[in-house]
Amino acid sequence: MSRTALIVGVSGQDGSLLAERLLAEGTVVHGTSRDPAANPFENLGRLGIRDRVRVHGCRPEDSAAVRRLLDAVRPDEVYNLSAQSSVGQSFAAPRETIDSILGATVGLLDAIRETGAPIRFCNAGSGECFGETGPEGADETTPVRPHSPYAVAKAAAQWTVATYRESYGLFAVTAILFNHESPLRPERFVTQKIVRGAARIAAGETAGPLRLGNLDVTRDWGWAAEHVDAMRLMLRAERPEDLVVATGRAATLREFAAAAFAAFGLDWERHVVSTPEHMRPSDIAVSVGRPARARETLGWVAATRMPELVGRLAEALRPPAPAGA
Ligand SMILES: C[C@H]1O[C@H](OP(=O)(O)OP(=O)(O)OC[C@H]2O[C@@H](n3cnc4c(=O)[nH]c(N)nc43)[C@H](O)[C@@H]2O)[C@@H](O)[C@@H](O)C1=O
Repeated sequence: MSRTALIVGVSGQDGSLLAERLLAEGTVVHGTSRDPAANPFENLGRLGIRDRVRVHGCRPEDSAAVRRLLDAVRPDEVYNLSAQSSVGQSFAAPRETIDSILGATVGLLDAIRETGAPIRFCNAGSGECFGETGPEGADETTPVRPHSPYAVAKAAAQWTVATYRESYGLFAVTAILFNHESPLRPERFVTQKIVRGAARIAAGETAGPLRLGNLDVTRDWGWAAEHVDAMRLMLRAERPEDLVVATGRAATLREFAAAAFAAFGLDWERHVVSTPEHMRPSDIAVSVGRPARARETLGWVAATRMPELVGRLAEALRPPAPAGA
C-alpha cells in the first residue's frame, strides 16, 4: 500500500517542493491551508501538481480540527511547514509570530498524540535559533541563543517537539533548517529581492537603485528542494533525531549580490544601496550550519551551494530562448 503524507502549510515554498518530491516517489499527498477557497496555490500550480494534492482547510493550532483531519486522511507522516516564516516581519508582529509558530506545533503534536497511531511528525525548525554561529558553524550540540521573535518561537517549538518525543514516545523530529532558496520564494526574502531586482534593472524596467539593509551578513544558503528532501529522509530514519540541515558553506550578502548582478551582466556596486529602513532591530552577522550528522545518519548532502545557487535562481528568470536559436 502506498504511503500517505499530510503537509501542513502546503502552499508555501517548502510545502510545494515537498509535495512535488513526495508525489514523485508515489506517496499520496494531502495538504492544508487556513483558507483554501482564498488561496490560489500558485506554487503548486507553477510545479504542475495542483490537481494531485488533496487540499483541506485547517487551522493547525486547533487540535480538535486537526484530529478530525487525521482521522479522515489517516496519514503515515505529517510535516509542519505552516506559520509566519519571515524573521524581518517577526519584529513588526512578535506576538502573532510566536503564537502562530508555537500554536501550530502544539496543536499538531496534541492531535497526533491523541490518535495513538504511529504517525511520524517532522517540524520545520530554523538555524536562526542558534543566533551568532561564528564561522565555525552550529551543529546539533550548539546551545540556542535566539535574537528575534521568530527565532524564539522556533527554538520553543523545537523543544516542544523534543518534549513530546521523550514524554509520549512519538516519532517526532525537528529539521533545523538554515537558509534555503528557490524561485518560489517571495521577495520579502533577500535572495529573490536581489535576483529579481537585478533582472528588472537589466531589462530596463527600473533604473534602480535596489535598496537593501545590512550588507555585512554571512549566511549558509542552500537549495530548498534539497533541504525539504532531508525532512522526508528524517521521517524514514530508524530513530527520531533532530538534525541540522545546511550546506556548511558560508557566503556574504555582498558575494551573493555580486554574483546575482554579474549573472545579468551588471556591476552590483553601481546598483545597490544600503538603507537604514531595511535594517533589522537585531540581526545575526554570521549564520552557518555544520551538517555532518545529517550526512552520517541520512546520507544527505547539499549538492547545490553558493555560487551555483545564484546561477540557478538567475536562470529561472531568463525568458526561454526562441525556438531554433
Ligand atoms: C534560517 C532562516 O532563513 C531565512 O531567514 P533570514 O536569514 O532572515 O532570511 P532573509 O532572506 O529575510 O534575510 C537574510 C539576511 O539578509 C539581510 N538583508 C539585507 N537587506 C535585506 C532586505 O532588503 N530584505 C531582507 N529580507 N533581508 C535583507 C537580513 O538582515 C538577513 O541578515 C528564512 O527562511 C527563515 O524562515 C529561516 O528560518
